[in-house]
Amino acid sequence: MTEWTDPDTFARALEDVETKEKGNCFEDFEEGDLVEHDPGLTLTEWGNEQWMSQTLNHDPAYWRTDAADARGFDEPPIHPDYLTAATLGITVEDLSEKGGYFLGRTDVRFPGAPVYAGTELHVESEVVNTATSSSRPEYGIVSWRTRGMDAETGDVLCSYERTNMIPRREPLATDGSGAATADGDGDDEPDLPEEFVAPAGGYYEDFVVALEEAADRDAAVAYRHERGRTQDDVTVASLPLATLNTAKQHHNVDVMADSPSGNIVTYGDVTRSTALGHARSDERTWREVGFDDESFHTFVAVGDTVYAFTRVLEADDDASSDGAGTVTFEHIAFNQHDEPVYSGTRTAEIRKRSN
Ligand SMILES: CC(C)(COP(=O)(O)OP(=O)(O)OC[C@H]1O[C@@H](n2cnc3c(N)ncnc32)[C@H](O)[C@@H]1OP(=O)(O)O)[C@@H](O)C(=O)NCCC(=O)NCCSC(=O)C[C@H](O)C(=O)O
Repeated sequence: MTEWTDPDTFARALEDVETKEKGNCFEDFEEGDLVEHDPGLTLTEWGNEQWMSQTLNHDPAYWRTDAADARGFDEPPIHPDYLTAATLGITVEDLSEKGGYFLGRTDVRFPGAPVYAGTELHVESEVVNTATSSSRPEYGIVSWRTRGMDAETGDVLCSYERTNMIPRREPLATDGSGAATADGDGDDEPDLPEEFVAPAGGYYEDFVVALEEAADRDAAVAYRHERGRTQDDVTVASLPLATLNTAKQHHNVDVMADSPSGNIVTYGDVTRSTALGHARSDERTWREVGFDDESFHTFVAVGDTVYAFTRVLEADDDASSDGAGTVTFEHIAFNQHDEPVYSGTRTAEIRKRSN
């Protein structure tokens, strides 16, 4: 009789049996394909608070009813970062569970805001682009347009376009000519402005004054935020799983030992939300409007610390409330070695001092 648990027998059995695979490879995606993501998620107060607390997003309007009321919400709403991460998390099983690195995202919008706890999320994605990676023949590059909807009403709550590297079933044959070229040789002097201006406070007017101060000079409105968040089991493994994100990059140390990072890595949405949390702690946010040109530059792993740097790009008096103006920022998340790990632009309505 076969002793299935005899170590040699079992090791041999493991080698010979088929593995029931999860996820899709690059070859499985065709432009125009529409994917309905089966898992749904009820956006709960617990999930929202867990995400916000661990990423240092402590805006009281998302925690307390009096603060929510003062900001024009019926009750503390679901935070846009958690909504974004949950919308993406649900898609991972179909789109990127095979191990694709999250490279970037743009046009993140919240047409149905505000969203409250108890909303059931239904998510669908359309393949908008598939491309060969010239530097990495074992991967292709896929972009999807994703919509997270209220399952009951069909209203779109969050939408964006995301791009991942996705493993190919068969690596592309190359003649080597597509090998990566050297990225910036470090010979050039950094092309930085002569001066940096920091806003005096976090109100809309403070950003306007800082931009005026920097105008017509070789200056930028740019500053760093003091807080850092060292990545641990909660941020790396628990938060993505709480959004049903099944990417092995975040919870399978065994498989990830053989990957370019050599270890499990932080979900891109945790990295960016943490950096945004640091930035928001130095401003008086009214509403989040949207995000564009988001890129993930290198891996973040357990033990790495996520810091944030902000550049103020423009300010506009127009907003959904007379008590706010609109500011566009570039946020850069960086690690303990001062290496950028994420960058993206963010447009947010910021409270005016007078109100
Ligand atoms: C993934 C990397 C290791 C790749 O590094 P490298 O080989 O040095 O290449 P590049 O970074 O220059 O880019 C490779 C190709 O991809 C294209 N690219 C890059 N960014 C974008 C973008 N935003 N949109 C479209 N295309 C993009 C480049 O043009 C290159 O193309 P080609 O020359 O033809 O090959 C490295 O980038 C890296 O480490 N990045 C960080 C990745 C990361 O940590 N992401 C977050 C964690 S993973 C995650 O969250 C997964 C998530 O759960 C999910 O499921 O999505």
